[in-house]
Amino acid sequence: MQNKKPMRQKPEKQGILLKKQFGQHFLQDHFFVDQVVNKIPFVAGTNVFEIGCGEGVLTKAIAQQPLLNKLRVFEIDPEWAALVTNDLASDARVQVSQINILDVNLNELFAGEKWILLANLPYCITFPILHLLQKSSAVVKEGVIMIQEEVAQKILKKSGRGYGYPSLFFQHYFDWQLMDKVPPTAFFPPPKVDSRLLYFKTNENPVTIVDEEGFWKFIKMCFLQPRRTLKNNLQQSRYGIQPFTPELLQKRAQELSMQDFLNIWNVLQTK
Ligand SMILES: C[S@@+](CC[C@H](N)C(=O)[O-])C[C@H]1O[C@@H](n2cnc3c(N)ncnc32)[C@H](O)[C@@H]1O
Repeated sequence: MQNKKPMRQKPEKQGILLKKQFGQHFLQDHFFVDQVVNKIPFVAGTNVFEIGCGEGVLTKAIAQQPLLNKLRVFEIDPEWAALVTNDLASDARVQVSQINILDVNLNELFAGEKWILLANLPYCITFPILHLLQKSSAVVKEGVIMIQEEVAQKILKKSGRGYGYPSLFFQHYFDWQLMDKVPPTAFFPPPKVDSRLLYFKTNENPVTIVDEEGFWKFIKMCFLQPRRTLKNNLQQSRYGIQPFTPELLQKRAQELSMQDFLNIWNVLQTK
């Protein structure tokens, strides 16, 4: 008779199965919950939104803040959205919506107000969420997020391995501050990776870039194969290599700063 492998039990909490596709690793360690909630001092009228409440550990800690004005929660999973709605039903300041955050127009929803984001993000959509925040800078001013350690390091890199389009883009539009590194044991179920808390503040006056969209496409092209030279990455592109000096073409994008790229971009505009 064949030896049957024992069936691995699917993780669940409060009778609800945890869904891997939604990055459901719930924060258990209250030390880190406090780090998130206490980083930005609440003042009278503070509005907070959370992306993904899960079972509501962070949500409840935020709702305990006496100076909280409003708390908006966006949770894609109907089971957790219903549970937290029910748990916090008596608190009129809290509103939980069952929705995909990527379908929310924060500028419209929060128009005329200032909001803070406090969230343990679903790691699989970290970059789409950061792009959404960048587009929502009129209403989202600062926040604390939990993301994957490797991604946090990528965002903060100034050169070398790991430095690339996300580093340049997200450093241009936000100021970042590293907070605690968080081990897998702080979550249930534990993720396979380390995590990191990051504080961000929207950069109110980023340097103006001519044809911003074109510039970021150009940056992506420069980093197409990050280990190769600019010459290799650009010669087949629509930019070509004509306008650049041989010294510059021998460099890798990972050796260039934001200012270097802006200088190159300005030269390209005059061609
Ligand atoms: C890492 S868990 C954090 C849960 C809880 N805040 C905590 O700290 O324990 C991420 C949460 O985001 C939710 N989520 C995943 N994708 C989402 C999306 N596109 N829009 C809204 N919520 C999402 C998941 O269902 C999950 O509850």
